[in-house]
Amino acid sequence: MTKLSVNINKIATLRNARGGDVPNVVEAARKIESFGAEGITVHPRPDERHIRYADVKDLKPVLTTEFNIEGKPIQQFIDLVLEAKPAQVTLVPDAEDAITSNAGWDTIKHKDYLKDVIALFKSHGIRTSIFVDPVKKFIEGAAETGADRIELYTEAFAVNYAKGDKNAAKPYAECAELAHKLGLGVNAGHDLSLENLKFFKDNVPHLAEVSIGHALISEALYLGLEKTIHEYLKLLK
Ligand SMILES: CC(=O)[C@@H](O)[C@H](O)COP(=O)(O)O
Ligand SMILES: NCC(=O)COP(=O)(O)O
Repeated sequence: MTKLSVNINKIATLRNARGGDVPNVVEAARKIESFGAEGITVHPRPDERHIRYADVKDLKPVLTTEFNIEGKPIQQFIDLVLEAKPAQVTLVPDAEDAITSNAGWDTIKHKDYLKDVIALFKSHGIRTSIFVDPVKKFIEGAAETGADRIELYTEAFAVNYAKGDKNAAKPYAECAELAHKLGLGVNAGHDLSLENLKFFKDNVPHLAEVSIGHALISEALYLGLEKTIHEYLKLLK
């Protein structure tokens, strides 16, 4: 069984567009949980362009499923995670000015840094995961940091699968096998969708969790528009 953790960054993006509190991210997270999702993921960025640090603090006491906080371990992020004490922290090497995550860690170059941060989070009972590209030496490097899990960065898979590449999941399958052998749990995320998820799941072993946001929230609009429009039309009769 692979767990679904829903990334609610995009709900905050919509909320922020009007400066008010609609949609309310806490209410949305509660509904997502009540519909069966097994986790809530947030990825606060220093500019707080979507989910804000304050949202993370509001979410923590009300969530009943696994809370996963993703981000670059700058001091402000470390303090937030230690205060919120989520089930899992996923370390992502966010580049400055990037629209979204665009690479995994070089776990060899940053091994000592990652080791220290991971030891700190683990000493507070927080499960740790490292965002990595499907490259074997980076999986081996991740194991040496003491991390509990890796999160495979799936953008390349999504792009190649959309082009019809039947081998799009192959490097992921090999890295998942290696991670499992090295005692690491395997998560995955980025640009997974209703279109590509089944193929990924069927071809990549040991998949403990996927975190999905952008496509899932977009698909929820398509799937929910009909009912919503009917509700409005009823009011206008
Ligand atoms: C690590 C990862 O792939 C996701 O957390 C993704 O980066 C979401 O972040 P944005 O919502 O800022 O695109
Ligand atoms: N860790 C990946 C994530 O949380 C969601 O990424 P995306 O589905 O918004 O691309």
